[in-house]
Amino acid sequence: MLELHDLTKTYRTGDRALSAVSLSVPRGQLVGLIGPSGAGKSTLIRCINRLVEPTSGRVLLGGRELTGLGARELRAQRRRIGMIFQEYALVERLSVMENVLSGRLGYVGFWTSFTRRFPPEDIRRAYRLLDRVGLMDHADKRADALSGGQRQRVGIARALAQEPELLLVDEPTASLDPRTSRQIMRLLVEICTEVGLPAIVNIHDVPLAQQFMQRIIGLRAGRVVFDGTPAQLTESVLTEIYGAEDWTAMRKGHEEEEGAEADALRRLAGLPA
Ligand SMILES: Nc1ncnc2c1ncn2[C@@H]1O[C@H](COP(=O)(O)OP(=O)(O)OP(=O)(O)O)[C@@H](O)[C@H]1O
Repeated sequence: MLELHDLTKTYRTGDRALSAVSLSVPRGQLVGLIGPSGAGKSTLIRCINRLVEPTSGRVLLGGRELTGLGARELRAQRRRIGMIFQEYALVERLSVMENVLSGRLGYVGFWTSFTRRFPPEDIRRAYRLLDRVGLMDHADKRADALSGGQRQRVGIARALAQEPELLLVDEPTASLDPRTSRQIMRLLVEICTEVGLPAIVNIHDVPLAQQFMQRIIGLRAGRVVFDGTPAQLTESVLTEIYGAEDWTAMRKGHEEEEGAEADALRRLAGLPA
């Protein structure tokens, strides 16, 4: 269980990115974080593992407080939180396998990481994960030889290699096409559900969040303005989160995208568009 109590962040520039955010996420729950640009979604995700230092408030994971820990203890506790990034954050010149194993770096000593001699159990786990994300045949390829969707699969396997208690996922599909985005979301949801892993997913695509998330939290100007199920996310709630103008533009963009995808599929099937 993750608990946030009155989490507040004011950047040095004076920008108040989060205002007293309180929420809890139980085991196994998938939470989509939505909201307009600048609402504080990335800041919230990064305050949880203290990549961004909260100004005040508390973060507890499994009853253990992460806020206030010293650097050494924080490093140890960060292993409990896996992170998946929009731009994958892979080491491009390393192999897929080495990238997945790098998820274990928080556990092994300096020499193991320096010589890259990981324990056999770590290697077995990495193979299992590569198989799970559908990349078994690509284990020895360099990361820079993969497509965007495949890279994100490596990102997922690496985060899971950490055996985390929580996943923080920052715009996992922002660099992917709509079809690959859905495949990646489906994979994430399946894996989290299989192992009861809770996840907070910063997701700018509202229909994708509605399709895959169990719970949706809407942020606006650093405050939680919605917390409910995808079905409760009505037009009026979306207008409250995004403002009328932005929400209409977003919906229009999505309809055009869906139309173009349907046209392309029809053309492929030899039907008139
Ligand atoms: N490093 C920083 N220094 C100063 N202000 C920042 C910094 N990072 C973010 N902010 C400000 O904090 C607020 C929240 O930003 P954040 O990136 O968390 O929003 P977001 O909802 O993730 O936006 P987007 O969807 O565009 O990524 C914004 O006003 C932003 O300008």
